[in-house]
Amino acid sequence: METERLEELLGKFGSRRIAVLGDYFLDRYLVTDPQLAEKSIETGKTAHQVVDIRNAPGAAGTIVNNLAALGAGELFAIGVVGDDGQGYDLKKELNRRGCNTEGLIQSANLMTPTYLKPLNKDVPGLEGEHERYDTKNRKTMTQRLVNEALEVLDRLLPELDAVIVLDQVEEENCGVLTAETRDALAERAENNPNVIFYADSRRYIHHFRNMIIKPNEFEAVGHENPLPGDQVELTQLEEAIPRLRNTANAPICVTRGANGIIVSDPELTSIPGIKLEGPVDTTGAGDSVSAGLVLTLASGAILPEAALVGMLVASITVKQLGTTGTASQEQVSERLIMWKSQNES
Ligand SMILES: Nc1ncnc2c1ncn2[C@@H]1O[C@H](COP(=O)(O)OP(=O)(O)OP(=O)(O)O)[C@@H](O)[C@H]1O
Ligand SMILES: O=C(O)C(=O)C[C@H](O)[C@H](O)CO
Repeated sequence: METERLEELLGKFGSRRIAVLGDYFLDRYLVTDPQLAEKSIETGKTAHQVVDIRNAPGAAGTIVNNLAALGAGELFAIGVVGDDGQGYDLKKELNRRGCNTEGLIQSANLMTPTYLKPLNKDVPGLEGEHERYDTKNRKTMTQRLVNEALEVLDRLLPELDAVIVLDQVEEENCGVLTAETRDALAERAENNPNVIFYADSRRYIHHFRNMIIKPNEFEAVGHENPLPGDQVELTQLEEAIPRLRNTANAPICVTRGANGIIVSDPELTSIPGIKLEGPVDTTGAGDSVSAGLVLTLASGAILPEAALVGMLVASITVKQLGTTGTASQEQVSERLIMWKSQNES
């Protein structure tokens, strides 16, 4: 891609309207100072001392975060959270990023899904994170709440350029993306060909229909529980992608970690990754790809161009250690130059 083409696409980001429908989590980082650690008189265990609290939108919120940093025009959050302090903090953080949260339905019967991440302020990156505490709902999502979320989507659809679906909750039907929601979305996607529909899912990516799907390389070939260092052969992906495309009835984007991304349309195209020096933190890397890719596609790009931008965005965010990072348009432009120099030499 030429710099001028990238600038042309970036120039349209500010007028795009995108809804992110899915599982909104609160990422709550408790920054502890080990020098201040105390011992509990009652239990004898360490009482870690929190010196700072950082709240960030997680899961579907990570996509919003990335879209906002890339300068997307209007953002709409659609999902279901609890009527609690975490829900308040999550909405506050989304609003701070300019995201409309009227479609984030609050229910007193749910807890706001939260990743509570205590960390050691003196150890950067993932290594500094303590054990994590997750708050998740383990009851089936009610159809009433699903319907409310779909009503919000239906009201917004005529004005939208794209809908990004993010299915984070692995417990079946316990998040907003239940089997019924998936069917309803497949129907919306079919009936609204002018709106881009795109889905990513931790566990159920193979169940989405009529919309672009983004499995990673392991999910694409059905390799469950990959070990660090595992890779999938290119030939295996080349065989799997046409099959996936048939089943999904829509284009496929497969993320391959440091090796970049492969897309199915208009023809099978591999976008090499960027070679990066030093440590990376891939938390939320897939969400960065989704934000960059869909915003670029909604700005008039073809899929390989959009995937390249998604890859560039993720290559910036993985270098931000200990946080689910974001990228600005300026950083994306710089990264394109780096990618071109690596691929031309
Ligand atoms: N080591 C790395 N070096 C360069 N880029 C990387 C590296 N790891 C990840 N990326 C970038 O992040 C993107 C997504 O990575 P990966 O395939 O690991 O994510 P995913 O499995 O889709 O996401 P997630 O784990 O967040 O669901 C890659 O396509 C690439 O752009
Ligand atoms: O699931 C994990 O491992 C995460 O850490 C999730 C992140 O906190 C984040 O919410 C993903 O966007």
